[in-house]
Amino acid sequence: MPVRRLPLADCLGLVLAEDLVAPISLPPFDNSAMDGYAVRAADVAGASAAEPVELPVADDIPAGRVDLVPLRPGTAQRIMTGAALPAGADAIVQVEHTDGDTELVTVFAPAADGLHVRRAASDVAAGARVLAAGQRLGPAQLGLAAALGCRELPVRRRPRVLVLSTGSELVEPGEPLRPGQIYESNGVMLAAAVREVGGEAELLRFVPDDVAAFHATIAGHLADADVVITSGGVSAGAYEVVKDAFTGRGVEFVKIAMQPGAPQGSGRYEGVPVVTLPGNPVSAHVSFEVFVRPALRAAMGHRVTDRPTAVARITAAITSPAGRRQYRRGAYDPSSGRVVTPVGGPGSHLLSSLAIADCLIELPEDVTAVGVGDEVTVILLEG
Ligand SMILES: Nc1nc2c(c(=O)[nH]1)N[C@H]1C(S)=C(S)[C@@H](COP(=O)(O)OP(=O)(O)OC[C@H]3O[C@@H](n4cnc5c(N)ncnc54)[C@H](O)[C@@H]3O)O[C@H]1N2
Ligand code: MOO
Repeated sequence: MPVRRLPLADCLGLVLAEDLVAPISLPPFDNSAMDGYAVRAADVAGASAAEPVELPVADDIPAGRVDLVPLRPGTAQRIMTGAALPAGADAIVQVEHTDGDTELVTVFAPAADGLHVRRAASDVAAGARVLAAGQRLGPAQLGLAAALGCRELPVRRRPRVLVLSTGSELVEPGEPLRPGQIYESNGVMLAAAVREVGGEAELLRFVPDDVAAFHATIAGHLADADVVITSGGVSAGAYEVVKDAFTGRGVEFVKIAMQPGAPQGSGRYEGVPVVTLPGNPVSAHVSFEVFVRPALRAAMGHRVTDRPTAVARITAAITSPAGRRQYRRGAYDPSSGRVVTPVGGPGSHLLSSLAIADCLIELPEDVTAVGVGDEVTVILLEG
């Protein structure tokens, strides 16, 4: 993705495109870490509860005060946390170790040189590289950028993804359903998956199995799109609208040795990358996880493109078709010795199982069965 300078508020989850070099130091000035009194350590060296030291309070320094007066020997200045240290002061007596007076303060404890003083540049020195290009921007990184006075950061911008569902059986949720019809669900699911990765999804109104309607629907949106994702209409039926619309126009249709998610297509249509996912809801979701999510993350500049995985012991025996890599839905429990429980069966219409699963159990092509207690690889879908 191209690099853009975006306001910090729009950068969450994006990847920094250039090193961030600190324009100022943090803290920018010596300041107090405690509410109390700025003093010279030498003036309170002998202070104790039995033999307190009294110092006139020469000034008051709330945080933010900029017109500081140097500290005269033998005096104190009342100071608040985050306020700049006056010249001549080298220690802070916290207010709990005094009587808190604002005219003549009684100090009951010594304060060694440097006590409760936060030195300028003790966090960041001006000119230092604080974040490297490739860093993902989360709350802490955005906070640091703001602390350094940055309003914007150079980031790889969000990919714009067109999402289009196909099928004459589809009905908008909320409308009445007639026999033979189902509610359209892949669109909202895939658009949400795109947004979860950090992309911008434009969910187009789904189209029936009609090639002309398909072309008409995407025509006006292609110019702005970085990638098009369709679902449905790619297998072996008589009305495969996506296949019919894209065949011979830069998109290749294949069968992949995986389950779910066998029928797939990809390529470029009018120069725009296209991925055509199968229509079964679980197939569409798993295919997005396996093929689209890593590609979007790579485009956004993420160094790690795959989900985290774990090895877990399975709590029930399951089978897998020979020669196909199977992705079963599972519930992973890391607390009691890393176990995974299959959720629902292998059917690619079993959306409710997918909705309560938190991982995919990946069974390689050469595995046809696993038994209770066997180790399997799980792909963690959350976090
Ligand atoms: N003769 C064959 N038939 C099928 C094969 C095959 O190899 N030979 N493959 C099967 C597999 S595997 C899959 S997966 C599906 C993929 O089919 P399509 O991508 O063409 O998808 P559709 O036929 O349009 O729909 C499949 C299924 O999913 C439902 N669906 C579709 N879109 C949505 C949506 N947006 N929201 C909710 N549900 C949707 C649709 O009603 C169908 O039930 O093909 C198998 N057949
Ligand atoms: O391989 Mo299809 O994608 O199960 O249901």
